[in-house]
Amino acid sequence: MINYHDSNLWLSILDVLKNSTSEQNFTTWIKPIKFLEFKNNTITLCVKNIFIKNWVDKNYVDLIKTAAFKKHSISDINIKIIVSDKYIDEDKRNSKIDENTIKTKVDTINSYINKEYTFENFISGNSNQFAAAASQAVANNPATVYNPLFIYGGVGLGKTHLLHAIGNCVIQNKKLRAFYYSSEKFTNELINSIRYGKMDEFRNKFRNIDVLLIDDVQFIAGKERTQEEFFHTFNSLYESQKQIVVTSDKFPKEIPGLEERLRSRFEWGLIADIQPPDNETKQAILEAKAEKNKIKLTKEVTDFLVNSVISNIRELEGYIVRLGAYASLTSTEITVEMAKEILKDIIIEKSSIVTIEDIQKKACQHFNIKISDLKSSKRAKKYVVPRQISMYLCRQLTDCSYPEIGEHFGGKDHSTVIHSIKKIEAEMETNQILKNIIRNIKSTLVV
Ligand SMILES: Nc1ncnc2c1ncn2[C@@H]1O[C@H](COP(=O)(O)OP(=O)(O)OP(=O)(O)O)[C@@H](O)[C@H]1O
Repeated sequence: MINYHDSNLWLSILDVLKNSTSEQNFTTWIKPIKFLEFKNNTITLCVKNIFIKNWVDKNYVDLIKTAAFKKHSISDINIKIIVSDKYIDEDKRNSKIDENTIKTKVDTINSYINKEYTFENFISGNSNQFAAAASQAVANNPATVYNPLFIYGGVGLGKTHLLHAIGNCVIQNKKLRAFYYSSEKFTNELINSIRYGKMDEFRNKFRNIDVLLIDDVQFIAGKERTQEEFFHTFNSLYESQKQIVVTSDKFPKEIPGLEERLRSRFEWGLIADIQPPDNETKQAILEAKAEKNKIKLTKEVTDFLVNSVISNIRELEGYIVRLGAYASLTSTEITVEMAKEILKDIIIEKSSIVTIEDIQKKACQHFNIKISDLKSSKRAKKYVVPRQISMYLCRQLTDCSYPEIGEHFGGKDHSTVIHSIKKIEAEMETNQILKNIIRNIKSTLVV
């Protein structure tokens, strides 16, 4: 039997892991793990925060066990991941050493980063964990793992939160200069710089930072000069190995009016999406927000909110605050009846029955087209695709027959409906964007 009483065991496991994971994943997730002890057949490892713990638990524990088996034939080993003060203390020590050098560096620039948005208070679930993990990876290893990182997803789902979390993390832990900018602010400053002849200043400002965080980049689409300047800023940062993170409400290919050269650059790194939250994630977010705002929500009220058709987390937050304010002003407890009454104009209770009309309405909202166009026989792609998707969803979410569906789409033949549905099914096998679109529309209909 091998006697493992020091970290050699871990080092040998690391050796195996290095060869069985990608370099990026190894550097991001495995290398920073600290070995604590090996006792009673349990290896205890320590990581920096709860987010990393959850990610490592979910994605790497089995791999670590396999590596332990491969290297030392230990098959019944346990892996315990803890968030330990040791890690934090060491981090603090390290940060003290170069505090002075760093202070000047970080404080010299107003980073526009909101301290409230951190990884610690970002609740991650199936819908957002890929984007959250990618953001954490970038924050741990700026400009090494995923550059640029492009995060996209619907309104109010946490993209901005993740941008700030990256900013806070690199400023605190890496002492880098991070800079948060909405693309509107970027555009406005550019216009002012052109008007007042301050372009050199503008360029220097953007090209002397370590991590550039640009929010809602879709707003620069169609703006020629802004895209041009952003393109040069991007290139200059990228070439000097600085990190760029961009968010958008759409996948790069779906942003109308975005120049090809920018689109292709956004696709160089990693593209991560955030989907509307599932019920468990919604519940966890609701509970966390209620606790933060010191608002008491009973299980019934939480269930009611979770089961209403809201996926926008910003709205969800707004409703909690509204309920909290009402309860405190009237000195009453928050009940389901009160929630229904207060939120009656804004909240739609989930109904178990989805109708063809509901699907058509939501699809038209998503694609920004008219119901009459959806039901028409127009052959332009911008109508055909929404029509086919709607038919597909009608078949999936209602009990209607093919002829009934055809009837609701301007009297189409049942063979047209079958053809449309088959087309979507085939396309979904390979087209991730289409899959996301369908998932998004579906989540507004059934939660
Ligand atoms: N997973 C989450 N955990 C905790 N809070 C969240 C989460 N997702 C979103 N939020 C909160 O919801 C609110 C809206 O999020 P955010 O502003 O990041 O959305 P967004 O995707 O950037 O929206 P927009 O497209 O409008 O810019 C914020 O207060 C944010 O803290």
